[in-house]
Amino acid sequence: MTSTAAADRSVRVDHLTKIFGSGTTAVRAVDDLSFEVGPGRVTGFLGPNGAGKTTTLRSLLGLVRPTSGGATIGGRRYDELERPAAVVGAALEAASFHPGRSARDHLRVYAPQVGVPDRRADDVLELVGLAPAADRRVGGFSLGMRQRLALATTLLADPPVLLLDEPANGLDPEGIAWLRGFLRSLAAQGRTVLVSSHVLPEVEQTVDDVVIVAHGRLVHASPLADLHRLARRRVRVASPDHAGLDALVHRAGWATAGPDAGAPPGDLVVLDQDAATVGAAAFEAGLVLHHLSGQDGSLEDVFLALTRPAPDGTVA
Ligand SMILES: Nc1ncnc2c1ncn2[C@@H]1O[C@H](COP(=O)(O)OP(=O)(O)OP(=O)(O)O)[C@@H](O)[C@H]1O
Repeated sequence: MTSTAAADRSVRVDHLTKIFGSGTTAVRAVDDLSFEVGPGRVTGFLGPNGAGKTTTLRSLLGLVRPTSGGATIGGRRYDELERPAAVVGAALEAASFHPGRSARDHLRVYAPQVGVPDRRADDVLELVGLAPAADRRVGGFSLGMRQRLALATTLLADPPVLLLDEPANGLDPEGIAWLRGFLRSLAAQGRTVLVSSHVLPEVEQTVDDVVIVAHGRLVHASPLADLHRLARRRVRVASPDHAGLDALVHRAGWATAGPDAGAPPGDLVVLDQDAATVGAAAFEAGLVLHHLSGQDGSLEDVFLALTRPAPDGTVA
């Protein structure tokens, strides 16, 4: 990567709002969204389906015109970039390749468009581990190979910023492991890597930071480590004496979550306590328990809690 100042590698979304359509059919895809992503890190851009991730990425790439607010790369709007491909590489959707063309020829078609010599095709094929398949027709490529070729295409002009929409989609565990290492190495070179996903576990071991959106709004932005701190301990407890268990929980002032899906009546999930505390309190109260088990809260639970709509339709 040619050296660029850290400020030229920043990705900034600033009070971005995008409303598609108008009147009763209007969809507020992105709603006053602001966040900033810095270089040298992999950032997960997370949210459930329809949360506004693709619309935000498309706004960064000048493919969607914001209703208000804006999105910049290195402090500039996409349409202000002199050589956009040398600033930002983007893979937005499952790329379509000419099936009869070889991987090398595919890249050689793009090379002049982004102002790089043909030989750069072989460099990027090497980078993504596709050099041995350079002369094979893309039509016979597996999904994982196509994803690698899409990544190779984004890297042709050696951009310091990468925007990748669901790059792990459809990859097998081996492909995901490869992608993880590859994205980490791109960040280690000082690039800014923003990767969207609608499932946190898919990127949990890849990202340094998370930006979480739901219904077009920001619900959380922090280093991944801080998200771990929001994970709440849980104790599943069951008693044949439903009223007695309810009374105990009430007296102790414990927070509870709804029972796990499929749990029998009388099952409760107590939050922020450990099993020993709940068991001791039940013993003192003379309450018979049929089940008692503690679990550390998972990041997936935190993600679901952050993005789940509240009963009034708002998001946590
Ligand atoms: N061109 C469009 N016209 C109308 N509505 C749109 C358009 N593009 C997106 N939307 C709507 O905007 C909302 C956000 O969509 P978007 O694709 O940005 O979400 P997403 O987080 O990327 O979802 P996914 O994970 O499913 O890709 C959705 O309700 C979607 O239907």
